[in-house]
Amino acid sequence: MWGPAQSPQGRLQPENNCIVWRLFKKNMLSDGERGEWGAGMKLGELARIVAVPEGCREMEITGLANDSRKVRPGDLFFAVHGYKTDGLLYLDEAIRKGAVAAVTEGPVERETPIPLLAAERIREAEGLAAARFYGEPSRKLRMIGVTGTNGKTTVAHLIKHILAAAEVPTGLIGTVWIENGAMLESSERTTPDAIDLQRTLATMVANGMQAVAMEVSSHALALQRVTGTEYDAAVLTNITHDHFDFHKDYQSYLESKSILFRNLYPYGKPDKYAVLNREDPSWPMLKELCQVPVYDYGAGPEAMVRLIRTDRQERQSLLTLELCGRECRIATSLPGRFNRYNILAAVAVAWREGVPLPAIAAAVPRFPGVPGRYQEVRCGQPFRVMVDFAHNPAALESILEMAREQCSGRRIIVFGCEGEKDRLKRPLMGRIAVQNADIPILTSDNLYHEDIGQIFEDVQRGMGEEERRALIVEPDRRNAIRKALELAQPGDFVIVAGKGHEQYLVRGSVYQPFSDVQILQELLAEGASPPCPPSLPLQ
Ligand SMILES: CC(=O)N[C@H]1[C@@H](OP(=O)(O)OP(=O)(O)OC[C@H]2O[C@@H](n3ccc(=O)[nH]c3=O)[C@H](O)[C@@H]2O)O[C@H](CO)[C@@H](O)[C@@H]1O[C@H](C)C(=O)N[C@@H](C)C(=O)N[C@H](CCC(=O)O)C(=O)O
Ligand SMILES: Nc1ncnc2c1ncn2[C@@H]1O[C@H](COP(=O)(O)OP(=O)(O)OP(=O)(O)O)[C@@H](O)[C@H]1O
Repeated sequence: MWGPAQSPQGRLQPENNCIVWRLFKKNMLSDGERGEWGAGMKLGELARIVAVPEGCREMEITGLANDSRKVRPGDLFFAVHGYKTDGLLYLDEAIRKGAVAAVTEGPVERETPIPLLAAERIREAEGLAAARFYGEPSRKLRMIGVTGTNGKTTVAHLIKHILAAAEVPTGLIGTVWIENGAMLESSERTTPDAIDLQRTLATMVANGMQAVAMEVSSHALALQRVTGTEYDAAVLTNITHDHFDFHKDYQSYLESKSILFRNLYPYGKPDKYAVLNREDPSWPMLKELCQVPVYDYGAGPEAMVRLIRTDRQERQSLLTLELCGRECRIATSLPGRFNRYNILAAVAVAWREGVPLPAIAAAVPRFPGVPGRYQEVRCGQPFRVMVDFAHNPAALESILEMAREQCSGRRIIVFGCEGEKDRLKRPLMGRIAVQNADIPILTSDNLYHEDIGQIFEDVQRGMGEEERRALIVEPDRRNAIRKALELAQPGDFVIVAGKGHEQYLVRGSVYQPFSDVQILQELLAEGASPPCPPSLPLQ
């Protein structure tokens, strides 16, 4: 059941006013155009982006690299001064591997056998050069960027699913995987760096994709990974506490997110728009800075894309929505209030892209879900078990609220916090877990090089004396999951949070194979839970 979006059922004729369809026809690529970037380019073509000395303009480059370890003969190497190290330290290695020229941040006085090209802002130059090198692929695609603290993956997958069901060839870029129109690729990051991103987009163009739903992380925006990408639509899910190790505070986090909306210029590609969450505190600020039409969603009467009613049925909910005055009903098995907002955002995009409402309503119930997000594990146990990716305060709160909505039994949560990441969110997560779960179990997540004792101390700093006593602390994640299953009784809801789809636990620099889903299946098969009373329905 979990996997890439299902192939569309039946062919839909896009409406005459379907923007995507028009673009599709306009942008049909000839074979000659496909893969034009494979041939390389002359350095002179980058003269507006970096300072190319007169004598080097005819020099051919056949690739781009920002990592010396990945350099291939003929590449232009970007020596980025980073947070951890300086790319200049690897210049010699890049030259040894065949780099024919290198871009540096500002002029560098150094004797080298290859030309050094100075850029004022190297990350910006890398983005623009990558877009140029790969033939400006984002201009040939409907680019839908989704940003926000939580829900990016779900919304991007939903958009991709609905557009694909409407026969719009759509690529996907995000945390879980990349779908480039020919194959699924694993993702290293939520948003690839500029060179990988532009190469991926060019591949999508070559594979006949007409639209792309992509997650745009705040890191990517701050580090200019998407510079050179022209978006048609920018979507915000929400902005809550996370990544304050990198962004320092809410304001600078908001500033980074706002880049996606600020850069949605009302010229260039036609029909640009933004989709905003009207209930998020960022709404007034983002709406103000948007220079393109804004479609906002929410449950209040002012929202343009509005959730009017939710009728909960046994295995699904029936949502009544209103889109700019038109009502429609959509069934979904995605659980929780937060997913209703994710659906609103995705529906707003699909509808704005020209997919008819009946087609949207037909597609959403067939959404296969996203691995590791609110993913149920069913092995015949008499209680519900879910693996979820919640790893920040708002997500933890949302998933526990979802469990309250869905079950009348106890909520048992296994959770942890990553090492070497935002320490400020740890006490918030601890407090949410003890205040919203009946049985909170604190365990380890990826530690990297941080001491688990420090992490546990930070998490418990958010708790009162009594709450601390109610907390079960089990550093071994497998044992913590076992404990949760042993304590669960019929009708309870067990949530294993934080790792989602990930297949490893990081200890130091070592990635140890570990899958919450697999461990739950093993433990449930071993009978780590009490036997199922025959009178109870099996899930
Ligand atoms: C904060 C951040 O995002 N940093 C990324 C950034 O690092 P950086 O530019 O500071 O680079 P650096 O590591 O100091 O190295 C400097 C330069 O030397 C180069 N180098 C380095 C070593 C070498 O042997 N040769 C060499 O050429 C590097 O490639 C780099 O160009 O560029 C590096 C190369 O592309 C990335 O590996 C690195 O991602 C780090 C590992 C990372 O973990 N990023 C996470 C936080 C991230 O981006 N997460 C978001 C999602 C967040 C979320 O929503 O959950 C994402 O989009 O995935
Ligand atoms: N709209 C939402 N509001 C609050 N929490 C949400 C929302 N959507 C999803 N979540 C929670 O956040 C978790 C991650 O969801 P998802 O992967 O869709 O978001 P994301 O923004 O891509 O996260 P990340 O950037 O960490 O990959 C889910 O498992 C769920 O617990």
